Amino acid sequence: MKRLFYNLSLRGKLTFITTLTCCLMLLLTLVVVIAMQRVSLRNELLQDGQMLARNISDNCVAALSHHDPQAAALVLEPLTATHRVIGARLFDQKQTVVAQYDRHREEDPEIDEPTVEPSLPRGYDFFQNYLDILQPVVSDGQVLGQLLLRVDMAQINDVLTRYLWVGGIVFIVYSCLAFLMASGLQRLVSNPINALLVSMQTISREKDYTLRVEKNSHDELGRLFDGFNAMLAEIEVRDQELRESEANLKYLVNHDSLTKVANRSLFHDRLDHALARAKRIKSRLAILFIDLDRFKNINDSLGHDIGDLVLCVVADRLGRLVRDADTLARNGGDEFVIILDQVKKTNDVSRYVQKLSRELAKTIEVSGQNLHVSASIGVSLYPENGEEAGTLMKAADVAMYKSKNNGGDSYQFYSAEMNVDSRESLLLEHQLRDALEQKQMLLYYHPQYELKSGQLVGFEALIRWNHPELGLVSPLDFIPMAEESGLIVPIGEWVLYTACKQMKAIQDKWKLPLTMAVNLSPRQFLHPSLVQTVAEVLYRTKLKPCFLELEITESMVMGDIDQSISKMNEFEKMGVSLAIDDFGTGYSSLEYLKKFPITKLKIDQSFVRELGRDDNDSAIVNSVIALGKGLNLRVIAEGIETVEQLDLLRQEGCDEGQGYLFSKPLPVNALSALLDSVLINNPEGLTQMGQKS
Ligand SMILES: Nc1nc2c(ncn2[C@@H]2O[C@H](COP(=O)(O)O[C@H]3[C@@H](O)[C@H](n4cnc5c(=O)[nH]c(N)nc54)O[C@@H]3COP(=O)(O)O)[C@@H](O)[C@H]2O)c(=O)[nH]1
Repeated sequence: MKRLFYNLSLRGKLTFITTLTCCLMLLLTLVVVIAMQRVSLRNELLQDGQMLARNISDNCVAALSHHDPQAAALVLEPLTATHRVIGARLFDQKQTVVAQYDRHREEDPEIDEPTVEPSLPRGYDFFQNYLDILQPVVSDGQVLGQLLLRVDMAQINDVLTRYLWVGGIVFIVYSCLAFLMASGLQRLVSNPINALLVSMQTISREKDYTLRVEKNSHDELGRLFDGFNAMLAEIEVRDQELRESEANLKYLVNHDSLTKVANRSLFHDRLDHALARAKRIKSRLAILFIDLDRFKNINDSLGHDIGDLVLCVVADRLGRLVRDADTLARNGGDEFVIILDQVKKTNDVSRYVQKLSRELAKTIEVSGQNLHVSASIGVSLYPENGEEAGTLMKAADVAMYKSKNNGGDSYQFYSAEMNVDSRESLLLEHQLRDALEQKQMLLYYHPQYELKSGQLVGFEALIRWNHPELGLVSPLDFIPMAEESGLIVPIGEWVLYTACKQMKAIQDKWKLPLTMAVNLSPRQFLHPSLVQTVAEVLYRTKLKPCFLELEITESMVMGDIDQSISKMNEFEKMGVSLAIDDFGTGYSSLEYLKKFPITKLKIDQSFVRELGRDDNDSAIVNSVIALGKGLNLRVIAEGIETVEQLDLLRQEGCDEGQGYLFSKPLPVNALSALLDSVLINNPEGLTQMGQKS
């Protein structure tokens, strides 16, 4: 029952409680009214009965005084006409019945004579169907006997029964009315609540917080609606803010923050979709890989802010030429990529790329300067150049690099002739651009020894490229590339800075007068700001110039001899020493060698390798050593791998040497062990260092 009640709707509960309350109230009223009516009817009956009993008892005085039963019977006889009185009995003083009247016995003589004692404490008593009244028969103050009058209550009972029936009918009718009214009344409350509920469900289902519930009253429910609407308004605002920040976040995740075009992640997503669609509808698509030419120069010379502005202008120009169905994205740095959907003819792509180039070639005016930008563009086509996104991207990248290698400001369609090897090397070259930024470059240090004493005198810094897929890449594989692309300038600067910093750290810790030799490439040497760069590096690392040695090759300086000599003089003034690397392999002129302010000759390892085995090589080595002595230059031999080579070099008076016989080039973390052992064998290192500086 309890559970049934709790399972009822709110409206059901309210209707039930209201109806029940009304019915109980009515029932109570009916009970009280009927009970009062009963009391009143009984009192009336009692009064009438007592009056009748008094009259009759007065008439019985004579009969009892004379003990005359017949007279007594005559007195009682009129009662037979009174339909209310169903019995009467006259007792004398000895409680003996003198006369009696019993309607029921008269009607049915078989009925047993009732045994009635003339004793009623109150003088009367109500029974279920009758009322007994005991009236003393008194004469001159003397009780002669008693009269018992039995009054029928059937009439009263009938009246009460009628009352009960009427009450019952009233109760039923009233209950129905109460139910109808209560349920109608509850509708006033529950309908708005239901409306609220329906609105809430709709809002929560459709997540549409702009909806509002309609208010129909100004009572508490009205206020509830107001409150609900206010809450919705608040949620709407928050929802809006949330949507905005979600959209913002989505935008940020998918767009390049500088140029506002799609970023790499969105691009790859779009490319996957475009490829899936192209496969489905058997159409073609093109990927354009766009790389700005010499953008680094803009950054380096005009600063990154200008560089950023240029990128924004380029993105804007490209964006204006990209159809809605196509995608333009920034691939990072100065690279942009475009997906051309549903390509019909290759010629269309060519025309489109030419249009892009023309648009990019327009002068860019930034901060009062007119800049000219061009791009190298590589194009790959689906399905001709591949079916997967990765393959097509690589193909477009390779083609772009091909066009860059052709001098830039051009475009190139990918073709199978750009074979795997050149593709790999083109890609490698491409990746080299990011290697510094990605901190993939590191230095190894090759120890250099004084051959006579066997003492460590310095290191040669040798670069390595820790490629994420290829592992350690030899400088032989990327220095030429870096040289060709001009990347050697920033790479060389990094080598210079890292090596000097490392040497300063070594000196600070081990207090040894060691020298750091750093290789310079031709392009690096020719760079106009080289001297300034070296000066800045020394200033920043606090390494004294006398501990830096720059290795240059003969061929480097032979181009513009005067300029080279003037540059070398500047280094000499600065206190930085110069060594001629790979000596003997290039075009050497004694005349010029004399003019060069160099301090050391480095015998190329190709001669050292054959020392003792090839007479020519041995002769060259001996000559170089002799030449060095003649010019008052120190001579160092590289590539010493055997004791025999070492002995021969010592015999000839070669000053220094390096090679696998002593040690392979060491990563920075292996230097400590070597330097610790040097310090143990050479405790005067500190003093020597003081002397050198
Ligand atoms: N411009 C720059 N050029 C650099 C830089 N770092 C290196 N290089 C040049 O790359 C070439 C290859 O260098 P690497 O592979 O590091 O080889 C060096 C030594 O490991 C190797 N070597 C030294 N001793 C031995 C030996 O006993 N056996 C043997 N097989 N190889 C040995 O010789 C290379 C050192 O050459 P060099 O510079 O002529 O002293 C090389 O031409 C480097 O110059 C850089 O930062 N910038």
